Amino acid sequence: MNSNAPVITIDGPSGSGKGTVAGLLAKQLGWNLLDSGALYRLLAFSARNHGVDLTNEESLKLLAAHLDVQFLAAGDGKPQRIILEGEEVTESIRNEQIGAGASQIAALPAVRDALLQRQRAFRESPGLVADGRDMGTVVFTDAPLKVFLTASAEERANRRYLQLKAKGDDVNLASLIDEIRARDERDTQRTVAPLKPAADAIQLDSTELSIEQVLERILSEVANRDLAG
Ligand SMILES: Nc1ncnc2c1ncn2[C@@H]1O[C@H](COP(=O)(O)OP(=O)(O)OP(=O)(O)O)[C@@H](O)[C@H]1O
Ligand SMILES: Nc1ccn([C@H]2C[C@H](O)[C@@H](COP(=O)(O)O)O2)c(=O)n1
Repeated sequence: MNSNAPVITIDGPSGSGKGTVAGLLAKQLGWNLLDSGALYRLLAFSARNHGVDLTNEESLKLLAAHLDVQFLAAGDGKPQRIILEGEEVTESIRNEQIGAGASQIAALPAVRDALLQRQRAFRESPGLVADGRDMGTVVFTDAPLKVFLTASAEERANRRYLQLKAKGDDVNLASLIDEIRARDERDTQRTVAPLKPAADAIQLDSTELSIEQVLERILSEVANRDLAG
């Protein structure tokens, strides 16, 4: 690990666009990418496969410590590929059920603790773009640029609706709004590492912004701080 490598953190609620923007930013800068939510999703997915109850903190801690996972660099216009125990799970961990399970286990202190070093190990030269809920407040507190990305719950649910519909999933907008609100409530109200902006984060509301506009705003902050070398 290179603990001097610069980090850009992008935290925010589900559907705010963190993952999309983090991927584009990492690509543009030629930096490494950490999708920390994927780690919580992978753990929820693995727990389900191994018959581990999502309230069993001790077993989840063990499972987290031994997660056999590989993140493979993104191809042209494609997200990075995720391999769990030798099987590609890139798509299988992206549904609301696994997201809700991830949010549930993410409230357990032993789980967060078990995943902490694994996340910090992504900090390698020339730099890291990390997205999640506590990247700026807990995992990379010394990051030179922290972004807190939000959007209204209705807009976020609508984005998710369009995303799932494009995949051919049978979705209902009203249920998605309820699910997004329930996840916001769990992620912001938990005792450990709740979702909140770091004191030194820039706050960006993307409700009325396109992905390109969000990216442009962040890149101008990167330039202001002279982070891209
Ligand atoms: N500014 C934007 N305008 C319109 N659509 C957007 C915008 N940002 C992201 N999207 C779309 O919204 C959907 C959700 O985005 P994304 O997965 O990046 O959100 P997220 O914050 O990473 O969510 P999660 O935390 O649940 O993984 C995607 O289909 C993405 O293309
Ligand atoms: N740094 C993080 C990242 C994710 N989580 C939890 C909370 C989320 O609801 C869930 C899934 O994340 P997503 O893939 O939707 O970004 O994982 C967290 O607590 N801390």
